[in-house]
Amino acid sequence: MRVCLASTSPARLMLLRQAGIEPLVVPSEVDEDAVTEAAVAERGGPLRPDELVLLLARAKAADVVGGLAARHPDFDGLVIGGDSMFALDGRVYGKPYTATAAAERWARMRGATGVLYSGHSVLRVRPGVPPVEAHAVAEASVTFAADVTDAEIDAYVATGEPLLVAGAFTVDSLGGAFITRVEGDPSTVVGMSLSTLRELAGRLGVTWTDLWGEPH
Ligand SMILES: Nc1nc2c(ncn2[C@@H]2O[C@H](COP(=O)(O)OP(=O)(O)OP(=O)(O)O)[C@@H](O)[C@H]2O)c(=O)[nH]1
Repeated sequence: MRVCLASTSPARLMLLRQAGIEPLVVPSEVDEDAVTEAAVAERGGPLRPDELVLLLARAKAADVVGGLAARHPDFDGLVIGGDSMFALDGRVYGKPYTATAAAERWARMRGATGVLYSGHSVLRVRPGVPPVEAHAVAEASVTFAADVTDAEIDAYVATGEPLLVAGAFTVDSLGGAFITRVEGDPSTVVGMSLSTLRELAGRLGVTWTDLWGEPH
């Protein structure tokens, strides 16, 4: 059983590889801002973080499935899409992208507890058969070390790591020293909940361990 990862995220790829799966990586071409803006316009107001990550995970996976048959007509397996966002004090955040935004985020996160939401969309794709989807949101509460100093924040931001990750922190790299507690599946924070992916694969009739070691 093959697996296609519809993501450019190095962390999502790392998670699957560490979990015994070597996926075919096919980035989606979804305009996340456009998808989000359309959903907000339709709702007439902001979406919750769990709604947003599911909307975007499903959009990315569907986009890749749409183009897969042309490039991989014999693909028979699972396509996995994901999206992650961070909620703190009622506000929803994605990647900071700038050092200023990352530093401002850390000033708010210091000593606080936020929630990292990851959306998952898994589709069972077979040649000549309409795809079948299973999807879910996982969330993990993350508590930040109370004693992170301004100097540590400046040094961390200067590495560039926090600029391109949903919560402006990682739990599995440089940011890990500043995280004192994670409640929930830790892989949810990294980018995809492996336990959620296993459940979704099961709903599609696929045994997770059958995905181990398959060539992509
Ligand atoms: N290594 C690591 N990456 C994290 C962590 N928290 C969030 N991220 C990454 O932050 C990024 C969140 O942005 P997304 O928009 O969900 O995904 P992306 O990286 O843009 O990739 P696409 O799926 O192609 O959209 C993902 O790559 C996550 O893996 C963490 O604790 N560790």
